[in-house]
Amino acid sequence: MPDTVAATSRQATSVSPDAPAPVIVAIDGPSGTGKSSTSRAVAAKLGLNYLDTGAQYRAITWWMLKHGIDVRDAAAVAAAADRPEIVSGTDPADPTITVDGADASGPIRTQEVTDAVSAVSAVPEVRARITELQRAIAASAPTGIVVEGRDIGTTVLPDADLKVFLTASPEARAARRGGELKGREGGQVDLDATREALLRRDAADSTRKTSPLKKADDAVEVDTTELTLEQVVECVVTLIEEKQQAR
Ligand SMILES: Nc1ncnc2c1ncn2[C@@H]1O[C@H](COP(=O)(O)OP(=O)(O)O)[C@@H](O)[C@H]1O
Ligand SMILES: Nc1ccn([C@@H]2O[C@H](COP(=O)(O)OP(=O)(O)O)[C@@H](O)[C@H]2O)c(=O)n1
Repeated sequence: MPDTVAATSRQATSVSPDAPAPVIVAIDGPSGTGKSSTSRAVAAKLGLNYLDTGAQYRAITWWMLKHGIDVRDAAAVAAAADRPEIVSGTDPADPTITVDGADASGPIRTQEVTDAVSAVSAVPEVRARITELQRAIAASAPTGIVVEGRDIGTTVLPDADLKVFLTASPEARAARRGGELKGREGGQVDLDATREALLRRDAADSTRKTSPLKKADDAVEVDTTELTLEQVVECVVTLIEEKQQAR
C-alpha cells in the first residue's frame, strides 16, 4: 500500500461539452446542526457528489490511534500525517471511507475517535494534507459537489458558488445527537453530558489557530433549531437554484 494520502472520487461520469459548469456548494457549521443529513439529501436531489470532510478527519484520527501515536503530541501527529491512504466515495446514496484499503465507516464513529479528533484536526500538517485531498475531489466532480465541514467556505473552497452556515441551539443539537447515540448504542443517553461534549468540541474547533470553525463572510446562515430536516433541505435547494439562475 503506498504511503501517501490518495484523492479519489468513485463517481466518474462522462459529461457532455455543453453541460452547465459544475456547482460547488460549501456547508459548514458546528456539530449536530444537520450538515451531513442536509448535504447528502441535497446532493441526491440535485445529482451532485457529496463529501463528508469530518469523516476524513475522523479517518486520519482512527489511523493515528491504531498506530499508537499520541494524539496530544502535535509533532508526532504531524510527522505521520502523510502516511495513511484515505479514500472517500462521494455517491450521496452510498458515501464510503476507507483507510489503507479497509472500510473505516464504523470505527470512525466510536467515542474514542470523537474524543481525539479535535486535537488531530488542529495540526497544520494534517489540515494541509486533508485540504489538498478535498480540493482534488471537488475539482473532479462532474456535475458538482456538496462539501460539508467546518472550514469549507473559509479555506477549502473559498470560491464556492454557494456557502451555507448551519446553526441550531445547543439543546436541539444535543437532542439530535442523543437520538443518534440511542439508536446506535441503546440505553439511556445523558443529554446534559452530550450537550457539554458538543460545546467542548465546538470550542476546540473554533479556537484552533489553523482554519478554525467560522462562518465565511459571504455565507448564508440558516438556524435549523425550529426547522425539520426536509425544510432545511428545501431551503438549501432553493438557494442553489437561485444561484444557478443568476449565472
Ligand atoms: N432540522 C433537523 N431537525 C431534526 N433533526 C435533524 C435535523 N437535521 C438533522 N437532524 C438529525 O440530527 C442528527 C445529526 O445530524 P447531522 O446531519 O449528522 O449533523 P452534523 O453533520 O451537523 O453533525 C441526525 O440524526 C439527523 O437526522
Ligand atoms: N472541515 C472540517 C471537518 C471536520 N473537522 C474536524 O473533524 C471533527 C469531526 O467532524 P464531524 O463533521 O464528523 O463532526 P460531527 O458530525 O460529529 O459533529 C470536528 O469536530 C473537527 O475537529 C475539521 O476540523 N474540519
